[in-house]
Amino acid sequence: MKSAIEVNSEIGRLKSVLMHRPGKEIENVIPDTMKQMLFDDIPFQKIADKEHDYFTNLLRNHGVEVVYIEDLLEDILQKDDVRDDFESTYLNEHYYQGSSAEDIKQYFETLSIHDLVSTIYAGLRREKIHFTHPSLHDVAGTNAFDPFLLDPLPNAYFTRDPQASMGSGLTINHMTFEARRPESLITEYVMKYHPRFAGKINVWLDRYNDARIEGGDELVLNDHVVAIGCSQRTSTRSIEKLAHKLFEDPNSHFDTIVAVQIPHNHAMMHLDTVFTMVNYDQFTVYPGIMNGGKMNINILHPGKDNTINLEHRTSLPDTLKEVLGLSEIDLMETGNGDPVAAPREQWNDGSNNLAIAPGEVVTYDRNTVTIDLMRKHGITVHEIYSSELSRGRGGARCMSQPIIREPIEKN
Ligand SMILES: NC(=[NH2+])NCCC[C@H](N)C(=O)O
Repeated sequence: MKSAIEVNSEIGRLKSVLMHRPGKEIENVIPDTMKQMLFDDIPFQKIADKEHDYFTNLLRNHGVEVVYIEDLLEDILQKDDVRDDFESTYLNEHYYQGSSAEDIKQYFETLSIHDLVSTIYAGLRREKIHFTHPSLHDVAGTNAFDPFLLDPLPNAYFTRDPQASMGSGLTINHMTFEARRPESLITEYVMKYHPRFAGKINVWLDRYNDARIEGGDELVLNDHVVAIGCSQRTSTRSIEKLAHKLFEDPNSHFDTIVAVQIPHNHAMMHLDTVFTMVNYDQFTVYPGIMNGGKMNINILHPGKDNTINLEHRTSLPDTLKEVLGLSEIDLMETGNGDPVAAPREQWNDGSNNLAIAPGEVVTYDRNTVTIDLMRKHGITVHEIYSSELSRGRGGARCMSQPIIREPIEKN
């Protein structure tokens, strides 16, 4: 069986990518809910969409198929039984049951599938529904002032995180924060019901496993090595679970996981905010994580009788050389390592590059120091606009979920 997902590196020429065009949800963030929504500001949707369209057009002009996940969701909801099941699960996960769920479903019936999907992303305002027998949960909300019965999904344009393609399959992720949990429910339904994927992929982890993991932490370095951040969003237990699955499932060819401990904070919530692979032997890295060569890195390998062997390392460059079989590597520091430019450009995702081919990346235009450095190191850099998109704390890699990349040459 040819898999509908083939991603065996971070850098192989990108052929197909899953994305989400920002909708009303990004303007449904308000100061009271911003923190809980994992935003630091409120983007202006009109400009954010222009910036996003510029990004997707650039990808298309480089031969990449851009697939919008919201379109796939619309496709599968055409079937009444899938629509009914999705709505019930969605509502149940938001604690609406019995007559309350029925009341909301009745409202959904009045919407076209397109508007239903927009509402799922944008959120459902309280005044739209008159509950016949409201429960306390239905009327009280989660904040003192809570205008939404179903919260918006402003982070949905960071399509990298709710799932992660890896080899011929993906992990469908148990997200850390409530604000992002519904996003991976959408992935689950799309993967289960869309003819493009149904029965044509391996699911390495599903979102019902009890350990947290997010795609920004999952980097496929080559067809047998994966790097995973131990971060605010990805727990050590989930890395071990994934290791068992990848090492024991005959459909997986991965035999090495590099678990990289990074600081647990909002600016660096995922490994890809501080580290990305941009060529066979070139990487961008935020110097703040290197800890003077005293990092906490563990290499996981399959042991005897389905056990896992751990080997501790402290140097990122040495570990990369070891697992990739390279004699030299080029680590380019965000903001060229300058004590002001580095943290500023890291904050605006200067380390978060999307490679569209080996040595060719897409990145935010505002990170001028990192861009100059990459160009000096021979990288082809395509700049995209970033005034509004960057306010959500994610860059070109975060906004894109590769589903097909061409294989890379073997070392
Ligand atoms: N892969 C990434 N770095 N994604 C960035 C996600 C940003 C988003 N606001 C969050 O906190 O979840």
